[in-house]
Amino acid sequence: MINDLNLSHMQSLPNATILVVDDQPINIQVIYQILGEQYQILMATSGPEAINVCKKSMPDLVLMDVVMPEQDGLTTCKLMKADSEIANIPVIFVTGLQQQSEENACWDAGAVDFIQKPVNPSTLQNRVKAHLTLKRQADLLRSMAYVDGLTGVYNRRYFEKYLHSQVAVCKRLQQPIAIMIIDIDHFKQYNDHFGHLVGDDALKLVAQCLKNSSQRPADLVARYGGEEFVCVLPNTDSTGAAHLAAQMLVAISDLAIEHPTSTTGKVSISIGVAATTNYTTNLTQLADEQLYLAKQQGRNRYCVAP
Ligand SMILES: Nc1nc2c(ncn2[C@@H]2O[C@H](COP(=O)(O)OP(=O)(O)OP(=O)(O)O)[C@@H](O)[C@H]2O)c(=O)[nH]1
Repeated sequence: MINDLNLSHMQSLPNATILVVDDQPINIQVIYQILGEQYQILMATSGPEAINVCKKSMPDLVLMDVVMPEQDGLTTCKLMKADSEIANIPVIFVTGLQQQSEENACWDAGAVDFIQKPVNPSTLQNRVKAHLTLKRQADLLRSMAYVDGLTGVYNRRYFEKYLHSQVAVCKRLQQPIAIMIIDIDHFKQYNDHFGHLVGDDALKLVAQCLKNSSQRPADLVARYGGEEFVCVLPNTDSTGAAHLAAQMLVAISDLAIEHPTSTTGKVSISIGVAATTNYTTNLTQLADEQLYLAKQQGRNRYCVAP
């Protein structure tokens, strides 16, 4: 089930990506020579650049120099830890500083470890491996807390978190973002007719079908609650979202799940769609209003917010 989620941050160790931050390219080169064969290495020569690379590439681990002009490693680490989008990326400081107080400052900034320069290759390799393993386990636990137990898609808690982070990404890139709220039609009657266990099976089929219909890596399907699902579509305008909604209606119809008391004789869905480039808009509320309209207009259809 976890594999099914295709979480970008749950890469296996050999595929792990490490960001090396140092204002001296020669120091980056040294680390590259030690780790470059096992891991994908990204580089940044300043704190602000490191934060940009983190947001763009979400490395699994950061190896950070402490003393850098303009913005030092401690400040950069603190900024990372204060930013929910990248706070979970562990930071190991690599530094020539010797004083206990300087080491304490690294822990206080939120580092998970501390490696002395000049770097001992074996120490670096083993510490990196240990922290990547811990990171992978933490990611796994986090993802389990975000999975809906019945359907295997994300749960509402993850949807809220993901929407929040993707609104920030789309705002930064000046791209539209859309969401859909999807509700199974006459599901109470379905449960009443077939029983709750068969109802559960139908929910699982619908969830999987919706997930298969959304094809871009950044698209996300989650169970919003009961027989309601939600889909987040970054970099998608209302035309694109409407196109996907139409495809979902067809895909659910093609499942041909018998529903004798519905007008079509099959399980169908209604969808409310909303997209925006105004990043303070309450998209969920807008999509919910459109879902209400779709239900009112006869179900088995989608409505798009103007
Ligand atoms: N089997 C099953 N049923 C669920 C689950 N969660 C919610 N439901 C049922 O989903 C039904 C939702 O009913 P309503 O909110 O009245 O909506 P509806 O019957 O689909 O009608 P419309 O949405 O207006 O088309 C209720 O009967 C809930 O018990 C679940 O986890 N499993």
